[in-house]
Amino acid sequence: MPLPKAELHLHIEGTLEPELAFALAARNGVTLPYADTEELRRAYAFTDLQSFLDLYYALMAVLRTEEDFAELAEAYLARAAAQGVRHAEIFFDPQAHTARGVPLAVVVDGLGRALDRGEERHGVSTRLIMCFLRDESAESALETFEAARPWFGGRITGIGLDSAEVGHPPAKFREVYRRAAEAGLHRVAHAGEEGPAAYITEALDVLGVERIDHGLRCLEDPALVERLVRERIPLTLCPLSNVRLRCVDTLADHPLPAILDAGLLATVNSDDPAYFGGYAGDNFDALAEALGLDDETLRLLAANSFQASFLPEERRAALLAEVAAYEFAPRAAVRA
Ligand SMILES: Nc1ncnc2[nH]cnc12
Ligand SMILES: [Zn+2]
Repeated sequence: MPLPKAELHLHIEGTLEPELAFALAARNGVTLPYADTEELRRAYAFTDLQSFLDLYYALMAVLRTEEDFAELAEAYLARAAAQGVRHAEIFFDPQAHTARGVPLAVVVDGLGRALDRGEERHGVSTRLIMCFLRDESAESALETFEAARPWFGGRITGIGLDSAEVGHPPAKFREVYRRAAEAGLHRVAHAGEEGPAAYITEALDVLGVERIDHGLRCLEDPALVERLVRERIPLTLCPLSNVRLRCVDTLADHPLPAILDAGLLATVNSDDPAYFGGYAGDNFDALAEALGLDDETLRLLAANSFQASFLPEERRAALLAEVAAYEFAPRAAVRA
Protein backbone atom coordinates (compact mmCIF):
# COMPACT_ATOMS: atom_id res chain seq x y z
CA MET A 1 0.00 0.00 0.00
CA PRO A 2 1.48 3.38 -0.96
CA LEU A 3 1.98 6.21 1.54
CA PRO A 4 -1.31 8.22 1.82
CA LYS A 5 -0.91 11.76 0.50
CA ALA A 6 -2.79 14.79 -0.80
CA GLU A 7 -2.00 16.36 -4.15
CA LEU A 8 -2.32 20.14 -4.01
CA HIS A 9 -0.67 21.23 -7.26
CA LEU A 10 -2.09 19.42 -10.25
CA HIS A 11 -3.33 20.93 -13.52
CA ILE A 12 -6.00 18.58 -14.85
CA GLU A 13 -5.09 19.54 -18.43
CA GLY A 14 -1.54 18.44 -17.60
CA THR A 15 -2.78 14.88 -17.04
CA LEU A 16 -3.64 14.47 -20.73
CA GLU A 17 -1.60 11.41 -21.70
CA PRO A 18 -0.63 11.05 -25.38
CA GLU A 19 -2.85 7.95 -25.80
CA LEU A 20 -5.95 9.81 -24.56
CA ALA A 21 -5.01 12.87 -26.65
CA PHE A 22 -5.00 10.74 -29.83
CA ALA A 23 -8.22 8.95 -28.86
CA LEU A 24 -10.02 12.25 -28.24
CA ALA A 25 -8.56 13.76 -31.44
CA ALA A 26 -9.99 10.87 -33.46
CA ARG A 27 -13.38 11.13 -31.73
CA ASN A 28 -13.60 14.88 -32.24
CA GLY A 29 -12.16 15.08 -35.75
CA VAL A 30 -9.12 17.07 -34.60
CA THR A 31 -5.87 16.61 -36.54
CA LEU A 32 -2.75 16.65 -34.36
CA PRO A 33 0.55 17.72 -35.92
CA TYR A 34 2.20 14.46 -34.74
CA ALA A 35 2.13 11.08 -36.48
CA ASP A 36 1.66 9.06 -33.29
CA THR A 37 2.11 9.00 -29.51
CA GLU A 38 5.83 8.32 -29.84
CA GLU A 39 6.38 11.40 -31.98
CA LEU A 40 4.29 13.45 -29.54
CA ARG A 41 6.33 12.17 -26.58
CA ARG A 42 9.52 13.16 -28.37
CA ALA A 43 8.21 16.75 -28.42
CA TYR A 44 8.31 16.79 -24.60
CA ALA A 45 11.88 18.14 -24.55
CA PHE A 46 11.27 21.48 -22.88
CA THR A 47 13.77 24.28 -22.45
CA ASP A 48 11.71 26.46 -20.08
CA LEU A 49 8.14 27.09 -18.89
CA GLN A 50 7.03 28.79 -22.14
CA SER A 51 8.23 25.93 -24.36
CA PHE A 52 6.03 23.61 -22.29
CA LEU A 53 3.03 25.96 -22.21
CA ASP A 54 3.03 26.23 -26.03
CA LEU A 55 2.51 22.47 -26.37
CA TYR A 56 0.21 22.21 -23.35
CA TYR A 57 -2.25 24.80 -24.73
CA ALA A 58 -2.04 23.41 -28.30
CA LEU A 59 -2.91 19.88 -27.18
CA MET A 60 -6.02 21.10 -25.35
CA ALA A 61 -7.65 21.35 -28.80
CA VAL A 62 -8.74 17.72 -28.39
CA LEU A 63 -10.84 18.50 -25.27
CA ARG A 64 -14.29 19.52 -26.53
CA THR A 65 -17.19 17.78 -24.77
CA GLU A 66 -18.32 17.06 -21.22
CA GLU A 67 -17.45 13.43 -21.81
CA ASP A 68 -13.87 14.41 -22.78
CA PHE A 69 -13.37 16.32 -19.53
CA ALA A 70 -15.00 13.52 -17.52
CA GLU A 71 -12.65 10.92 -19.09
CA LEU A 72 -9.64 13.13 -18.43
CA ALA A 73 -10.52 13.50 -14.74
CA GLU A 74 -11.46 9.82 -14.33
CA ALA A 75 -8.10 8.74 -15.77
CA TYR A 76 -6.28 11.08 -13.37
CA LEU A 77 -8.19 9.80 -10.33
CA ALA A 78 -7.40 6.17 -11.18
CA ARG A 79 -3.67 6.89 -11.60
CA ALA A 80 -3.48 9.13 -8.52
CA ALA A 81 -5.32 6.64 -6.29
CA ALA A 82 -2.88 3.89 -7.34
CA GLN A 83 -0.06 6.10 -6.02
CA GLY A 84 -1.66 6.76 -2.64
CA VAL A 85 -3.41 10.08 -3.36
CA ARG A 86 -6.45 10.32 -1.03
CA HIS A 87 -7.31 13.95 -1.65
CA ALA A 88 -6.64 16.21 -4.66
CA GLU A 89 -7.09 19.96 -5.05
CA ILE A 90 -7.21 20.21 -8.81
CA PHE A 91 -6.46 23.23 -11.00
CA PHE A 92 -8.12 23.92 -14.31
CA ASP A 93 -7.63 26.74 -16.82
CA PRO A 94 -11.10 27.98 -17.85
CA GLN A 95 -9.81 30.68 -20.23
CA ALA A 96 -7.82 28.10 -22.21
CA HIS A 97 -11.14 26.43 -23.05
CA THR A 98 -13.59 29.31 -23.35
CA ALA A 99 -11.15 31.05 -25.75
CA ARG A 100 -11.56 27.99 -28.04
CA GLY A 101 -15.35 28.18 -27.89
CA VAL A 102 -15.83 25.48 -25.24
CA PRO A 103 -18.41 26.77 -22.72
CA LEU A 104 -17.40 26.94 -19.05
CA ALA A 105 -20.33 24.65 -18.14
CA VAL A 106 -18.95 21.90 -20.40
CA VAL A 107 -15.63 22.06 -18.57
CA VAL A 108 -16.91 22.27 -14.98
CA ASP A 109 -19.79 19.83 -15.39
CA GLY A 110 -17.60 17.38 -17.32
CA LEU A 111 -14.85 17.42 -14.68
CA GLY A 112 -17.51 17.36 -11.95
CA ARG A 113 -19.08 14.20 -13.38
CA ALA A 114 -15.87 12.27 -12.68
CA LEU A 115 -14.90 14.09 -9.48
CA ASP A 116 -18.33 13.53 -7.91
CA ARG A 117 -17.67 9.77 -8.09
CA GLY A 118 -14.04 10.10 -6.96
CA GLU A 119 -14.55 9.12 -3.33
CA GLU A 120 -16.81 6.20 -4.05
CA ARG A 121 -14.77 4.79 -6.96
CA HIS A 122 -11.22 5.65 -5.93
CA GLY A 123 -11.29 6.85 -2.31
CA VAL A 124 -10.11 10.29 -3.47
CA SER A 125 -11.87 13.42 -2.26
CA THR A 126 -11.42 16.47 -4.51
CA ARG A 127 -11.70 20.23 -4.79
CA LEU A 128 -11.56 22.31 -7.97
CA ILE A 129 -9.51 25.50 -8.14
CA MET A 130 -9.99 27.71 -11.20
CA CYS A 131 -6.80 29.38 -12.36
CA PHE A 132 -6.50 32.62 -14.28
CA LEU A 133 -3.92 32.91 -17.02
CA ARG A 134 -1.55 35.65 -15.83
CA ASP A 135 -0.50 36.50 -19.38
CA GLU A 136 -4.13 37.40 -20.15
CA SER A 137 -5.75 40.65 -19.01
CA ALA A 138 -7.24 41.46 -15.61
CA GLU A 139 -10.55 42.11 -17.41
CA SER A 140 -10.56 38.60 -18.86
CA ALA A 141 -9.93 37.17 -15.39
CA LEU A 142 -12.82 39.21 -13.97
CA GLU A 143 -15.18 38.11 -16.75
CA THR A 144 -14.21 34.48 -16.17
CA PHE A 145 -14.66 34.88 -12.41
CA GLU A 146 -18.17 36.31 -12.81
CA ALA A 147 -19.15 33.58 -15.29
CA ALA A 148 -18.12 30.93 -12.74
CA ARG A 149 -20.29 32.26 -9.87
CA PRO A 150 -22.93 29.52 -10.24
CA TRP A 151 -20.34 26.95 -9.08
CA PHE A 152 -18.86 28.92 -6.15
CA GLY A 153 -19.02 27.06 -2.88
CA GLY A 154 -20.11 23.99 -4.84
CA ARG A 155 -17.79 22.53 -7.43
CA ILE A 156 -15.39 25.50 -7.38
CA THR A 157 -13.78 26.21 -4.00
CA GLY A 158 -10.80 28.35 -4.88
CA ILE A 159 -8.90 30.46 -7.40
CA GLY A 160 -5.30 30.33 -8.58
CA LEU A 161 -2.93 32.07 -10.98
CA ASP A 162 -0.79 30.25 -13.54
CA SER A 163 0.81 30.37 -17.02
CA ALA A 164 3.81 32.49 -18.09
CA GLU A 165 5.20 34.04 -14.90
CA VAL A 166 8.11 36.34 -15.75
CA GLY A 167 6.86 39.82 -16.67
CA HIS A 168 3.41 39.10 -15.21
CA PRO A 169 3.57 40.02 -11.51
CA PRO A 170 0.59 39.15 -9.28
CA ALA A 171 -0.66 42.69 -8.55
CA LYS A 172 -2.55 42.90 -11.88
CA PHE A 173 -5.07 40.47 -10.37
CA ARG A 174 -5.76 42.38 -7.15
CA GLU A 175 -9.47 42.94 -7.89
CA VAL A 176 -10.34 39.37 -8.83
CA TYR A 177 -8.62 38.10 -5.67
CA ARG A 178 -10.52 40.69 -3.62
CA ARG A 179 -13.80 39.43 -5.07
CA ALA A 180 -12.77 35.83 -4.43
CA ALA A 181 -12.12 36.59 -0.76
CA GLU A 182 -15.50 38.30 -0.56
CA ALA A 183 -17.11 35.20 -2.12
CA GLY A 184 -15.47 32.98 0.52
CA LEU A 185 -13.17 31.20 -1.95
CA HIS A 186 -9.69 29.93 -1.16
CA ARG A 187 -6.81 31.77 -2.85
CA VAL A 188 -3.53 30.36 -4.11
CA ALA A 189 -1.09 31.51 -6.82
CA HIS A 190 1.94 30.25 -8.73
CA ALA A 191 4.90 32.40 -7.71
CA GLY A 192 8.66 31.97 -7.61
CA GLU A 193 8.75 29.16 -10.18
CA GLU A 194 10.68 31.13 -12.82
CA GLY A 195 9.80 34.54 -11.40
CA PRO A 196 11.64 36.30 -8.56
CA ALA A 197 11.04 36.06 -4.79
CA ALA A 198 9.40 39.50 -4.98
CA TYR A 199 6.43 37.90 -6.81
CA ILE A 200 5.89 35.63 -3.79
CA THR A 201 5.85 38.61 -1.45
CA GLU A 202 3.43 40.40 -3.78
CA ALA A 203 1.13 37.37 -3.97
CA LEU A 204 0.96 37.36 -0.15
CA ASP A 205 0.59 41.11 0.29
CA VAL A 206 -1.67 42.02 -2.62
CA LEU A 207 -3.60 38.83 -3.38
CA GLY A 208 -3.80 37.44 0.17
CA VAL A 209 -2.95 33.92 -0.93
CA GLU A 210 -3.05 31.03 1.55
CA ARG A 211 -0.53 28.84 -0.31
CA ILE A 212 2.27 29.47 -2.79
CA ASP A 213 2.46 27.17 -5.80
CA HIS A 214 6.13 26.30 -6.42
CA GLY A 215 7.78 29.11 -4.41
CA LEU A 216 11.22 27.67 -5.15
CA ARG A 217 12.88 31.06 -5.36
CA CYS A 218 11.80 32.13 -1.84
CA LEU A 219 15.25 30.96 -0.74
CA GLU A 220 16.73 34.05 -2.39
CA ASP A 221 15.07 36.25 0.27
CA PRO A 222 15.80 35.21 3.90
CA ALA A 223 13.24 37.67 5.31
CA LEU A 224 10.58 36.14 3.08
CA VAL A 225 11.55 32.63 4.21
CA GLU A 226 11.18 33.76 7.82
CA ARG A 227 7.76 35.16 7.07
CA LEU A 228 6.59 32.01 5.24
CA VAL A 229 7.69 29.94 8.25
CA ARG A 230 6.08 32.31 10.77
CA GLU A 231 2.78 32.47 8.88
CA ARG A 232 2.82 28.73 8.08
CA ILE A 233 2.29 29.41 4.36
CA PRO A 234 2.67 26.11 2.50
CA LEU A 235 4.71 25.68 -0.68
CA THR A 236 3.43 23.20 -3.27
CA LEU A 237 6.67 21.96 -4.80
CA CYS A 238 6.79 19.95 -8.03
CA PRO A 239 10.25 18.35 -8.32
CA LEU A 240 9.97 16.48 -11.63
CA SER A 241 8.41 19.59 -13.21
CA ASN A 242 11.29 21.72 -11.91
CA VAL A 243 13.82 19.49 -13.66
CA ARG A 244 11.87 19.20 -16.94
CA LEU A 245 11.35 22.98 -17.11
CA ARG A 246 14.97 23.59 -16.11
CA CYS A 247 14.19 25.50 -12.92
CA VAL A 248 16.71 23.15 -11.28
CA ASP A 249 19.48 21.21 -13.06
CA THR A 250 18.85 17.76 -11.61
CA LEU A 251 16.74 16.24 -8.82
CA ALA A 252 19.90 15.86 -6.75
CA ASP A 253 20.17 19.69 -6.86
CA HIS A 254 16.56 20.24 -5.77
CA PRO A 255 16.36 22.71 -2.86
CA LEU A 256 13.84 20.59 -0.91
CA PRO A 257 16.38 19.78 1.85
CA ALA A 258 17.15 23.49 2.36
CA ILE A 259 13.43 24.27 2.29
CA LEU A 260 12.70 21.65 4.98
CA ASP A 261 15.73 22.72 7.05
CA ALA A 262 14.40 26.28 7.03
CA GLY A 263 11.20 24.99 8.65
CA LEU A 264 8.96 25.66 5.64
CA LEU A 265 5.75 23.68 5.17
CA ALA A 266 6.74 21.93 1.93
CA THR A 267 4.55 19.55 -0.07
CA VAL A 268 5.41 17.37 -3.08
CA ASN A 269 3.16 17.35 -6.14
CA SER A 270 3.16 16.49 -9.84
CA ASP A 271 2.07 19.72 -11.63
CA ASP A 272 1.55 18.28 -15.16
CA PRO A 273 2.32 14.57 -14.75
CA ALA A 274 1.63 13.50 -18.35
CA TYR A 275 4.34 15.90 -19.53
CA PHE A 276 6.92 15.74 -16.74
CA GLY A 277 7.43 12.02 -16.24
CA GLY A 278 5.38 11.12 -13.22
CA TYR A 279 2.40 11.37 -10.87
CA ALA A 280 2.47 12.25 -7.15
CA GLY A 281 3.96 8.96 -5.93
CA ASP A 282 6.56 9.06 -8.71
CA ASN A 283 7.65 12.49 -7.45
CA PHE A 284 8.02 11.13 -3.89
CA ASP A 285 9.99 8.11 -5.13
CA ALA A 286 12.27 10.10 -7.45
CA LEU A 287 13.07 12.62 -4.71
CA ALA A 288 13.72 9.89 -2.14
CA GLU A 289 16.12 8.21 -4.54
CA ALA A 290 17.95 11.34 -5.71
CA LEU A 291 18.24 13.00 -2.30
CA GLY A 292 18.43 9.89 -0.14
CA LEU A 293 15.36 10.92 1.90
CA ASP A 294 14.61 8.64 4.84
CA ASP A 295 11.17 7.24 5.68
CA GLU A 296 10.46 9.86 8.36
CA THR A 297 11.09 12.69 5.89
CA LEU A 298 8.65 11.07 3.46
CA ARG A 299 6.13 10.75 6.32
CA LEU A 300 6.61 14.45 7.11
CA LEU A 301 5.99 15.39 3.46
CA ALA A 302 2.82 13.30 3.39
CA ALA A 303 1.61 14.83 6.68
CA ASN A 304 2.40 18.31 5.31
CA SER A 305 0.22 17.61 2.27
CA PHE A 306 -2.83 17.11 4.49
CA GLN A 307 -1.88 19.99 6.83
CA ALA A 308 -1.65 22.31 3.82
CA SER A 309 -4.94 21.14 2.27
CA PHE A 310 -8.33 22.81 2.43
CA LEU A 311 -9.91 19.67 3.90
CA PRO A 312 -12.43 19.94 6.74
CA GLU A 313 -10.84 19.23 10.13
CA GLU A 314 -12.36 15.79 10.64
CA ARG A 315 -11.14 14.24 7.38
CA ARG A 316 -7.77 15.97 7.74
CA ALA A 317 -7.31 14.43 11.20
CA ALA A 318 -8.34 10.97 9.96
CA LEU A 319 -5.87 11.11 7.06
CA LEU A 320 -3.08 12.44 9.30
CA ALA A 321 -3.67 9.48 11.63
CA GLU A 322 -3.27 7.13 8.65
CA VAL A 323 0.03 8.80 7.76
CA ALA A 324 1.25 8.52 11.36
CA ALA A 325 0.42 4.80 11.46
CA TYR A 326 1.82 4.01 8.00
CA GLU A 327 4.36 1.20 7.95
CA PHE A 328 7.05 1.57 5.31
CA ALA A 329 8.22 -1.54 3.56
CA PRO A 330 11.86 -2.31 4.37
CA ARG A 331 14.03 -0.58 1.76
CA ALA A 332 15.85 -3.79 0.79
CA ALA A 333 12.50 -5.44 0.05
CA VAL A 334 11.42 -2.44 -2.04
CA ARG A 335 14.58 -2.62 -4.13
CA ALA A 336 14.51 -6.41 -4.50
N1 LIG B 1 4.19 24.67 -14.04
C1 LIG B 1 3.31 25.59 -14.46
N2 LIG B 1 3.58 26.89 -14.26
C2 LIG B 1 2.74 27.82 -14.69
N3 LIG B 1 1.61 27.56 -15.34
C3 LIG B 1 1.29 26.28 -15.57
N4 LIG B 1 0.25 25.74 -16.19
C4 LIG B 1 0.39 24.41 -16.17
N5 LIG B 1 1.54 24.09 -15.55
C5 LIG B 1 2.13 25.25 -15.16
ZN1 LIG C 1 1.59 24.47 -11.85
